[in-house]
Amino acid sequence: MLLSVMGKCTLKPQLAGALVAVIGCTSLIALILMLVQNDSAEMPPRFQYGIVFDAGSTHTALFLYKWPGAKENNTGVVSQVLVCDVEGPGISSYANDPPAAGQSLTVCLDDAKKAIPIGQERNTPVYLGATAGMRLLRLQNATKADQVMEEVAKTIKEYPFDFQGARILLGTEEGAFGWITINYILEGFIKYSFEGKWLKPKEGEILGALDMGGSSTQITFRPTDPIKDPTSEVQLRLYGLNYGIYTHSYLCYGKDQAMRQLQIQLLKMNNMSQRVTHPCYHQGYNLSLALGDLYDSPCAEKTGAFDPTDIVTFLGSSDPGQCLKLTNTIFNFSDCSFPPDCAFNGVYQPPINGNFYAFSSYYYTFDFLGLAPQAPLPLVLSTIESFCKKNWSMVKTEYPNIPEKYLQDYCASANYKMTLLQEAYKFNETTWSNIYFKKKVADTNIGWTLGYMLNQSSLIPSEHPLLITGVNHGQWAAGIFFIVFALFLSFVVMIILFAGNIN
Ligand SMILES: Nc1ncnc2c1ncn2[C@@H]1O[C@H](COP(=O)(O)OP(=O)(O)O)[C@@H](O)[C@H]1O
Ligand SMILES: [Ca+2]
Repeated sequence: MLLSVMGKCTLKPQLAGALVAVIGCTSLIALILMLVQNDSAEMPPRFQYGIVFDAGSTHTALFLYKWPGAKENNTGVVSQVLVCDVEGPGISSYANDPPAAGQSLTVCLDDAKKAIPIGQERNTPVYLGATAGMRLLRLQNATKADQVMEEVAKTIKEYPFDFQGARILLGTEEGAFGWITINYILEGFIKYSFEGKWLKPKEGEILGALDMGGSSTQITFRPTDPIKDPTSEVQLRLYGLNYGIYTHSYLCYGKDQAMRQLQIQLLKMNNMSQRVTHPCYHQGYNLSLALGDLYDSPCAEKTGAFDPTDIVTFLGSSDPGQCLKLTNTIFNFSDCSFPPDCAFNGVYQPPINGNFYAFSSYYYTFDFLGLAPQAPLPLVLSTIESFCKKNWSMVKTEYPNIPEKYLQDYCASANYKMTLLQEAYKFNETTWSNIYFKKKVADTNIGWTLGYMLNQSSLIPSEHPLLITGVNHGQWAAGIFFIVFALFLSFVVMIILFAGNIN
């Protein structure tokens, strides 16, 4: 059919030849241009990388993330490549030797460098965020805090990365970025369906975040009621939707500072006696501390003069009932400017709403107790009680591989967390099952770092991604088909003309 049409063609051979040559050349140029353009849109770089240092109060960790280098910077595509735990304590512990804080980061920086393809280092942003340990140091000695931050920045700048700054995060940022991390990983904001459509997840799929470090603890969630205290509200616009979230960070209510508050409370209740019974410590476990160390924190309420070299010894009594009562004493449940919506210490909190992920210290404690992620409240309480009743030698025999520095505190910290969750945040027997104790999701650690990087690198668009920009595969295939067909046609016409000339 095609040949017969061509056979009736009345064009002069020279004109037809020129036309064929033009079509052929244009198609060839178009094909080359398409290949070149497609290459530049999808090939270099295949992945982009980003680094975030979490400079916590007890330790620092480096997180390396990667995502497709093209424009597909939408949900679910940033993944964790590497976690490197920095040797030694948190950077705030280097207040008297700031250069050592910087030095401590080099092993992890070297590891990250090895994990990033050669040539892409300069295109890799690095952020360092310090949290409550540095907030406390800044309260104690702002000059020393500045020196530590300068030294860590200096060390990172010695590497060929794109250093974007080292700073102390606000408590509200720490809470909000943890919340973004969880909901980003779990596709709470937006889902990309198999049919290639962007879907808005159902209302209830947004999770709250409960984070507890060594020095502060954060609660972040989307309340049903309007937020009455603007200081605890964070407004976010993600993928075309607005989110008003409630967040609060309690300084001095991280696990280690809470443990210190319990000790100070006991000492005060015992008139600064040198030997004090500690109901949360196991019988047979004794802990001696110099008063200078015990009170060396802005979280330590000093009630009178003391000799910093004096020693106090806490004697464990394995008494869970008294321990739970003691944990209550470090909270003030009476002051409230927004009655009845307060957690503790006069801090506003709307009623909790939805499911929560509880991570860091929450996870360590509940995982240690061997509780299933959704163990019912009565079982949790009885498990804590029976663990706290054990004496120290039983505990040590039962858990020979757990470092003593953690083992000594599980009873105290479990009771402290129960008081915080039930009395302060108001989780009850029904809502208890809405808490999921987690460390990782989809091979990504839960914490504020991913949310921080997504925000700093503008990886979450504020508007809905209606169109996928660039040439998609369907269009690309159609283009190639058309060009190949045009070339084939030119070739056939040429053969016909050539054959005609011979005849
Ligand atoms: N494996 C573990 N078991 C029990 N406690 C732990 C473990 N690892 C860390 N911790 C403690 O849990 C608390 C929270 O840890 P983390 O979230 O790393 O704190 P931060 O961010 O303040 O450095 C700290 O008191 C830390 O010492
Ligand atoms: Ca932390």
